[in-house]
Amino acid sequence: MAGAAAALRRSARRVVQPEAYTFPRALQNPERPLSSQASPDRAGALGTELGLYPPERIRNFSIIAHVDHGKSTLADRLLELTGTIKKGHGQPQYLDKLQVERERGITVKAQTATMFYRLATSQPPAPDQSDAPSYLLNLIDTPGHVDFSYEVSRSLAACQGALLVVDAAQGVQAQTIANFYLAFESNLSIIPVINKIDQPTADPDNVKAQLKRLFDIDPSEALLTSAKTGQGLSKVLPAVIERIPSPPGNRDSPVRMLLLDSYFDEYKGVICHVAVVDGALHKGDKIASAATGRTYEVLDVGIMHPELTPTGVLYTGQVGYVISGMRSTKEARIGDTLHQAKSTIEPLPGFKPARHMVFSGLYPADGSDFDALSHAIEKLTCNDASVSVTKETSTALGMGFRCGFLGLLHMDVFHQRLEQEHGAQVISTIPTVPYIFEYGDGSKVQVENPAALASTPGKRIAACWEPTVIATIIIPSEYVGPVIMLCSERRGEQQEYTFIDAQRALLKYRLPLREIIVDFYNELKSITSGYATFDYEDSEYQQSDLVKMDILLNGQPVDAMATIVHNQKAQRVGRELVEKLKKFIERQMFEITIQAAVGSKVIARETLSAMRKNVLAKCYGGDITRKKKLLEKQKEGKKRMKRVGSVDIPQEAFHELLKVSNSK
Ligand SMILES: Nc1nc2c(ncn2[C@@H]2O[C@H](COP(=O)(O)OP(=O)(O)OP(=O)(O)O)[C@@H](O)[C@H]2O)c(=O)[nH]1
Repeated sequence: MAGAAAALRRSARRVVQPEAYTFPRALQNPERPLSSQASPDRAGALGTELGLYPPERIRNFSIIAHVDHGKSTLADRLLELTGTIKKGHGQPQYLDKLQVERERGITVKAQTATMFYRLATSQPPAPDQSDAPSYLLNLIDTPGHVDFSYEVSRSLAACQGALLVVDAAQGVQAQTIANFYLAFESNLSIIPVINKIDQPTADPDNVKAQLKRLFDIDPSEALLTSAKTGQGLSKVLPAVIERIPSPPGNRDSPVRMLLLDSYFDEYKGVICHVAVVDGALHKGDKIASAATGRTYEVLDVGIMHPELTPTGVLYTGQVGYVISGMRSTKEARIGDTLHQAKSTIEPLPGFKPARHMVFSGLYPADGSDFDALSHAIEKLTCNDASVSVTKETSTALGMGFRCGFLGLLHMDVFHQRLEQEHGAQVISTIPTVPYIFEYGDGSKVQVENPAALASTPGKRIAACWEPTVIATIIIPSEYVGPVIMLCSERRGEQQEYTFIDAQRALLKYRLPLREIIVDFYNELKSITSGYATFDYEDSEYQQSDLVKMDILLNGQPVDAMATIVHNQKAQRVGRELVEKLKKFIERQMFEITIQAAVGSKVIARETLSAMRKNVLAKCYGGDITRKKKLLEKQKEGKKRMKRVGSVDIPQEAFHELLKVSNSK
């Protein structure tokens, strides 16, 4: 606890009245991870210690910020400061556990860690802190990217406060604004933390002025930190204890808890993260789900410290995990209320269900791998309940799945996890958004797969609607012109144009979701030399002039390549799609015509002349093993081809189509 004690000695403030309070004995040795010490006796001892933390001694808080402003690094430092993890544990961003998170340096899944913290009681703090009151702090690290704001709002439901981290050099960015409002609307106490003050370009005073101007935050409330050098960090936890209220709840009521998250563990089964709102939960208790009415026995219960640490009990206001013999995460509905079986309780408010904004077909690269893909998707969705999955069949690609995602990065991350964690090779179709079409007979359908949109004469389309978003863009003022042009090319409608300080402008646009799901962010970054930040929130549907565009190979429509586009853009998108396909489809022994068509009208056409590809052409002489190798390689290559009618389409062609499907 040396780090914490030193930090506390530096702390100048006396916040809480001294009181005889024993620091948990079982938690006194942070050098030994508790999980490695777990035994029934130990769990019992820990459970007894947990009972010493009534809600007044608990603080549940989150760290929210724009991507890369330092949330995960700050979380690491706080875990170290409280002895929850060892200093220099050799693994930066401890709470970013997934391989994709480490590779991409982003947080995808919100994580929780319980910390124990002793607050200085005397001024100046005495070297012996044994009489100091200790606190149980639950830190919930959240993702910063727009696609994962669903995870953010979920995490916030278990918190009473949030650290709003802002980079001292970059200042307030688009996601700072979005995250601030998520926290503000959830009535959380917000502690502004201006981080990265060690940077030469840091300008904390300017950031303070921005916080005042945009959120009416008193500049004196801001903490100045460097998660890198440790400067200012000793003020963070005392501020959490002083400024964030303790969780509400009644220890004497029957147990009631909010299900925050769930995932599947091969050995332990379904693990639910819960926030106990009332009562106490003990190992062996019978609990029921308010959503399904099913009952379960609590097999294991504990805290995340930061690994799963059995305690045998969780009390009001505490956040931890429960294992209860659920067979699938489908039984563990996020936002559900779990409660004491046979008790009548008022279910907790829960969360808005996740809205799927991007849909795409996922097919095995090799048709015979359908079962393997199905298994991989099932396993992955056990840990990512925000993906929707339904089976679908394509004449071009065979059997596959239509999956709904929260956004494009979410889709990308899902693909990457399928490949990395499950070795699945997939072909994905052009992403699409959920359109609403009305037919001549007045019936309406939501279309998540363009191929499913009937174009038969009996089913005349009378009207269509597309989802829109309100996008917030923050840019240095010299880029305002190009950004306004980009937004109008993407059919945007300006809602707001203001300056947040002398150099930077804030633009708000209503944009069709379709226009931003592919490549908008890259384009925005490239025209602003990487300076733009961007965030969006869902808005309403708007009526639009949309058409279904088919791609035909030798006159045959390829259902997996159908897309829905705005009528005015059909020509341009069609042209780009056929040009791209021409580049990626290899010449075959016969001529291939590639066409884009809207209804029966062909709007773009390319022809690929016939040629025979002889892989042995360069293989002079009679080396039979070399010949065999080349033929094997060709066979391997063929596996990666999809045969549509008589045309072989390489996997890459499908991937490339994603990039042009939303061209300007
Ligand atoms: N100079 C400096 N760099 C920092 C500081 N805090 C974090 N960083 C660096 O900033 C980068 C981003 O930090 P992260 O902690 O991953 O940021 P994040 O906000 O968690 O990002 P996401 O998880 O993607 O939302 C990393 O390279 C950190 O090493 C700081 O105080 N000073």
